[in-house]
Amino acid sequence: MQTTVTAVNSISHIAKQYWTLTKPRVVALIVFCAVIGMFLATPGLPGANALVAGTLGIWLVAGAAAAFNCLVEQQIDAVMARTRARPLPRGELNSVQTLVFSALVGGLGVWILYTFVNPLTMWLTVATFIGYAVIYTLLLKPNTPQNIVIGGASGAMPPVLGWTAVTNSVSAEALVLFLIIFVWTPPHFWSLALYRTQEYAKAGLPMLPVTHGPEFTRFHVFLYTIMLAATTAIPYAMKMSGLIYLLSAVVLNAIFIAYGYRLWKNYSDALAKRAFAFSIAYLSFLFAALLVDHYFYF
Ligand code: HEM
Ligand SMILES: CC(C)=CCC/C(C)=C/CC/C(C)=C/COP(=O)(O)OP(=O)(O)O
Repeated sequence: MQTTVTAVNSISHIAKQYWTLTKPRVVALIVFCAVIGMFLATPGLPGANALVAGTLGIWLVAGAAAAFNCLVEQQIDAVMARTRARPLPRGELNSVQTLVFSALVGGLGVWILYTFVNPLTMWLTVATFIGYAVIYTLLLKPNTPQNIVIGGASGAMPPVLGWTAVTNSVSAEALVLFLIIFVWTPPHFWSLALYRTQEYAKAGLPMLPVTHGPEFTRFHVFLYTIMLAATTAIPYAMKMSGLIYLLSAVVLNAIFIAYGYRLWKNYSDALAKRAFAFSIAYLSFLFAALLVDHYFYF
């Protein structure tokens, strides 16, 4: 009896380590944006194949990309307080286990997308994996403060992947959704980087506040919140979305710009933490508003 309990505990402990590797909370929002892309791609409801297999495939490949990032960055993660408790720096999992896990999970996701969705979605998802796991993590992140701006392109892909899962094509509307997440990424990340600057400096990563200082970064967070407001007007301007979306976007943008302005003029770490938390709420509500508006268009 005792041995059974111990075995169950240790299996659930190991499963939790693998689950942590996939950065579940970030990936949850990524998958949410992909699913909204699926619904927006059609006037009715997306087909069951696209919805179920598409969601599962994108989720698995995104989780594999996150695990691969944990593998590559284990030394960096060991230095920063925020990431030091991850399974690799803690020695709970080793590099081989992580690599095999990432390959299996990613491979399964790619197979599901190819077999049950369509090859276009599979190839775009593979390109997104490479964009985040290789181009961002290995090439951009250690070398340029524009790392998250350029690397943001892979984080912005999920709604496009959702869209192609349903329509097997990329349209202007899908690219607008891409653009919104692309412009949202810098104020999302730099808000966090502002109150974690010392850690990034210690880890030797050239994030914007490390290379160009906090004031420059704060001003750029503000500028990006304004560019984001302009970008989020496009769905209404092109009649892709109606008044429910517009009103939601105006409120969310007013709050985000106010955060950006206060960060610029009256900085505190506590404010930056709230701005970072709000950035996540912002994207979640904006995409939820796109969805509601899609079915109640005025
Ligand atoms: C290059 C692009 C991105 C960078 C550099 C970035 C950076 C980060 C970092 C460093 C954190 C960790 C915060 C912490 O540990 O407290 C984080 C959290 C988060 N990010 Fe991003 N992010 C990016 C793109 C995205 C995208 C595209 C999404 C979703 C669509 C997203 C959603 C989230 C969420 C939901 C969290 C909170 C996770 C939690 O509470 O544990 N991020 N991001
Ligand atoms: C296939 C597909 C849809 C892939 C999506 C790509 C993906 C997982 C993007 C997430 C972005 C992310 C976790 C950024 C964290 O930055 P970081 O890695 O610099 O953060 P860290 O310091 O917490 O490791």
